[in-house]
Amino acid sequence: MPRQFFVGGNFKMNGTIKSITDIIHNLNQAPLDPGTEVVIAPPGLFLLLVREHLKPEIEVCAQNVFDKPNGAFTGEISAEQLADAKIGWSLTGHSERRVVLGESDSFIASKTAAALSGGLNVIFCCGETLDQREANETIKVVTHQLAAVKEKTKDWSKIVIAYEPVWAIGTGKVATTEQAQEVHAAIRKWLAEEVSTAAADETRIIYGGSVTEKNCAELSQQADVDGFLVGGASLKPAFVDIINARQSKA
Ligand SMILES: O=C[C@H](O)COP(=O)(O)O
Repeated sequence: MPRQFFVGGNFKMNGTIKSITDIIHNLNQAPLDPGTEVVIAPPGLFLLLVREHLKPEIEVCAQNVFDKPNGAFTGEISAEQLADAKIGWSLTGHSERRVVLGESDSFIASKTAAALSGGLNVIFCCGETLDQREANETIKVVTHQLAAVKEKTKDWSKIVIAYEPVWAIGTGKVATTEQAQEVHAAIRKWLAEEVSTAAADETRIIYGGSVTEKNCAELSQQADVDGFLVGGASLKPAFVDIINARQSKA
């Protein structure tokens, strides 16, 4: 069965009540490809606002989740609390949390496992820095990040893998279609060898890093690119064109 195309919008720490309400209005009105699964990740403060006003076909995603169900963990939110609030997804492993917040592979794997057991779906992000790419370590780094999740998670059916080269995030330097396809194919091979052939066939592997309405169509043509995780461009009206990129997929 073909994998359903998937587009996530990660607003990061951007937006106000006014600007996010405008985005919700735009998405509610726009004709969206019904064959594409769409998930929006606003800042935590706005999760309920978005869930309440966004049309139900679009899912809502936390940008972060903690690895415990409840307790004295000031500032954190659990998977159980998110699920209770009808937030069905969380990101884990985003490079901004790895680099800026110092999250380790092991902690990210715990958060991923906790999100899944708390009833969420997960967009798990992985990717290499520019230094690692130049040292030809891309596949080694990415599979190492994936292996940490495998230590704590058996079932990959509720995980979408986002390959996000750190050097392409927010820089305007998008990976070439060949670079993206090469890493996506390597991730699929890793899934086949380390998880199962079903996981390799069924897991969506999406690309993130300076995706825009101009480059999405070409990237979407690649055999192993099953969608996108979009940062900056998800805040703009042209995000709709990225959601609809699959319509131009041959
Ligand atoms: O989560 C999204 C990625 O970090 C990509 O961000 P960007 O589209 O602004 O480069």
